[in-house]
Amino acid sequence: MPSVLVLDPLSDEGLALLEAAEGVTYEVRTGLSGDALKKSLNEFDGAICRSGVKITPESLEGNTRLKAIVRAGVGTDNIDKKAATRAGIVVMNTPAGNTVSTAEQTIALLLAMSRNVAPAYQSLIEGRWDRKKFMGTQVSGKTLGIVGLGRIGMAVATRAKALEMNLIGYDPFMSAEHADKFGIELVENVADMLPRLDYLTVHTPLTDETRGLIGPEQVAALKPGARLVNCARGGIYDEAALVEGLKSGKLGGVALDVFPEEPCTENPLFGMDGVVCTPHLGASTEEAQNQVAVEAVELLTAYLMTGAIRCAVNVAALDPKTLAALKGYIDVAHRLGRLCEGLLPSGIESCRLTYRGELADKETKILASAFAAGLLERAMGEEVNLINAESLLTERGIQLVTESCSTQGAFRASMSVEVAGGGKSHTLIGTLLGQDMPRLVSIDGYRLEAFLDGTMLVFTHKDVPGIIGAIGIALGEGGVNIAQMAVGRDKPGGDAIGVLNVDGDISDSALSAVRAHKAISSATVVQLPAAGTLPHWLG
Ligand SMILES: NC(=O)C1=CN([C@@H]2O[C@H](COP(=O)(O)OP(=O)(O)OC[C@H]3O[C@@H](n4cnc5c(N)ncnc54)[C@H](O)[C@@H]3O)[C@@H](O)[C@H]2O)C=CC1
Ligand SMILES: O=C(O)C(=O)COP(=O)(O)O
Repeated sequence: MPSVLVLDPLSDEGLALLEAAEGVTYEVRTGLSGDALKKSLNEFDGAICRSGVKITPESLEGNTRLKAIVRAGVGTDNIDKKAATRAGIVVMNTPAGNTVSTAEQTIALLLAMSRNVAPAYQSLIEGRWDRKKFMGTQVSGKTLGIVGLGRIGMAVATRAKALEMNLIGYDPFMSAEHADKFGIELVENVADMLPRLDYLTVHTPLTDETRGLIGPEQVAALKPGARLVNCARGGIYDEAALVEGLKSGKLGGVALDVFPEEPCTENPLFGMDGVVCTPHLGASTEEAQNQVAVEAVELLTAYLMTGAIRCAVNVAALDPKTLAALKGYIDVAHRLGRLCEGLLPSGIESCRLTYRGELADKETKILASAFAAGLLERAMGEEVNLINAESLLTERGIQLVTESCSTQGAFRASMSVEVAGGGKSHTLIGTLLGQDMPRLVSIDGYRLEAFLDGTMLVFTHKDVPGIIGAIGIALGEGGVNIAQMAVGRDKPGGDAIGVLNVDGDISDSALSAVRAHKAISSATVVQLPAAGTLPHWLG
């Protein structure tokens, strides 16, 4: 039964859904770090988190159990996605559940900063009725610059429009026409908007590009008295530049919900005039928390129970329908990968996959991943699955190219693989009979029909009388029973290839006896999963 670890506080509705989920158990362990986190992550199949826990490469080191991490929220910068992918762990988020709440928090901070709400209340608490000191600024008619016009940026734009603000936006993935429909003037870069703004708000993820997006140079380029809001991620504004900007009077105010290091209770900005801060409360509403928690539980349980991937940030999406439709071919691809590795044990440098017939127009990325998993799994002392197989292949410098060809060939659907390495190469074609019978239908240009399962003996030979009998005797003397045999040849008496499926293992001495036959030029034993056995990640 899959088990789920809840790493950060999750709403009661989310926990109730986990409680009610059939076939899933869960445990809440919050506040984990270091070894305790590492140990816990290896005790569960799935994990749900918010921004609190930091899932570092060290915390995933040697993990053999965890299959998925779901972020109940948007930003996944607290999860090392590279390390997760490498460990075969899918990372998903719940992108839309907290959009409105975060946009509302942005507007709340923008207004609170403009009307000195926090310091005015503080002065009341301290016994002063000071109406002069807290003269504010009206936002209506002012210009707001928005960097990042995604879900939250656009939700802020519609709210700011209702406050009668003028909007300028920057987002490299937004067209001017689309922005215009929302009353946003799109500019080509951040620098262009700075001298025109009364307010600036950022709604991008924290990336190498957005880290320090607003530093001393950008503060200098702002209109005097400009006010800045950050409800995205700490580090997008350079805090030292904000401190200097406030001290010099260049900045009229700063409102922050997020900080480079969190929790953050000491900061030079805290207590400065014109500053209002909240402890990462953007998504902290009942509505947002219920929505993201429920969504996170749904995403995680669906993945653990059916393999469906939605809202993944480190791999392509995979819906249950596609998965069901391709399951048999995923199995074929995985078995072909295993066979290729067995036929070229000294190493593979490049692979080309060609999907034919009905496979040509399918979502075939998963087949490439399954093939890569088959190719690598025996050689790797670690988990290889659909999530990490291709990146492990790339890490090893193995090239993988894919192509589709809609012409059908001899089969309704088939997949051919060409692999090369160490000066040798092989070309195999696999197909599926019925729903669940993987078959090898061509090897190095020879047509045949062999089972793609169990212990296989692949041998090349001259098409001369007595070969089959000789092999039967060699294996029989070694106590090996032949279950199935297929032979392909170029012409009678020419070169030929044979594939045997046998029960049990083939001993070294039996294999040597086969190889000793003068008409047999090569014989290789390859171990594939038994018939009907799916890889555990496809189960
Ligand atoms: N304070 C809080 O509690 C919360 C904070 N967040 C933060 O807000 C961010 C935005 O969230 P969403 O709007 O849902 O994400 P989103 O993915 O819908 O939007 C992000 C936008 O940023 C744009 N972008 C990326 N790099 C850019 C760059 N260099 N310059 C300009 N634009 C760039 C993208 O094109 C995209 O349109 C999240 O990444 C997260 O860090 C999200 C939810 C709650
Ligand atoms: O969704 C996000 O990106 C957020 O920043 C919200 O963070 P939280 O879930 O409140 O810790």
